[in-house]
Amino acid sequence: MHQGLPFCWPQFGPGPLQQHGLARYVVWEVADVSASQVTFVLVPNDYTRARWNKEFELRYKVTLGDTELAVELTARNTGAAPFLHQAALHTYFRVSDIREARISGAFAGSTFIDKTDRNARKVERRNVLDIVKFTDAVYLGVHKKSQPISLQSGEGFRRIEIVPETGFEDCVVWNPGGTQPGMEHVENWRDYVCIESAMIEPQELAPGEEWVGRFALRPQPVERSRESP
Ligand SMILES: O=P(O)(O)OC[C@H]1O[C@@H](O)[C@H](O)[C@@H](O)[C@@H]1O
Repeated sequence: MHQGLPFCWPQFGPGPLQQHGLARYVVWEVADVSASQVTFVLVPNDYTRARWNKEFELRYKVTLGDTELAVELTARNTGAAPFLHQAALHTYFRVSDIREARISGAFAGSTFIDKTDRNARKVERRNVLDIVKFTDAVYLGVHKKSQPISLQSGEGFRRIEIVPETGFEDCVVWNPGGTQPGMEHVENWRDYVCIESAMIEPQELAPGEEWVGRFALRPQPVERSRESP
């Protein structure tokens, strides 16, 4: 669960449910498979009902294209009462060394919730973020600007673009930086960064209503600082 794109649903957290909700702790069913696409589905089971007694259907569609991996999460309220939900795909990216990684996007001017500083709301001044310490920042509305976020992670590593499409309006940047309380024992914090496409403001889903979140990951050519001989 600390790799790939784990689900955060119906809660991002912290909150009344466990951190990041329920959907990443249960086994989903495969609903449909083709050569380039797979769809998983999750409906309530004993585990979810014991913790959150709501009726829902989640669908997660992954599409492998020639130049991108596209992911789509759909949440539908199949019950008779409305409920509130949040959603995120807690996407882990491997980097060569977090201290050399650069995250570029339309961050400047965005409000972010600094979870390393008692959830203080701050305004980001930079468009290029570097991670020099424990970072846990929820950038509100950056995906609404429809501009890709780009991760460059050092010599020989591909640059990857996160291309927002719909639903996930916010973006969380997280790395424990070796000093996050409770995570001091995690030694590989230099090897990854999480850039999580998210919908943080709880949204109400009425009976029968659905919410769709979708984005794509596009690897870019390897950028080398020196020409090969
Ligand atoms: O270890 P977990 O539960 O996957 O969470 C890791 C981190 O996930 C991030 O999404 C949160 O913003 C952090 O606060 C949290 O520490």
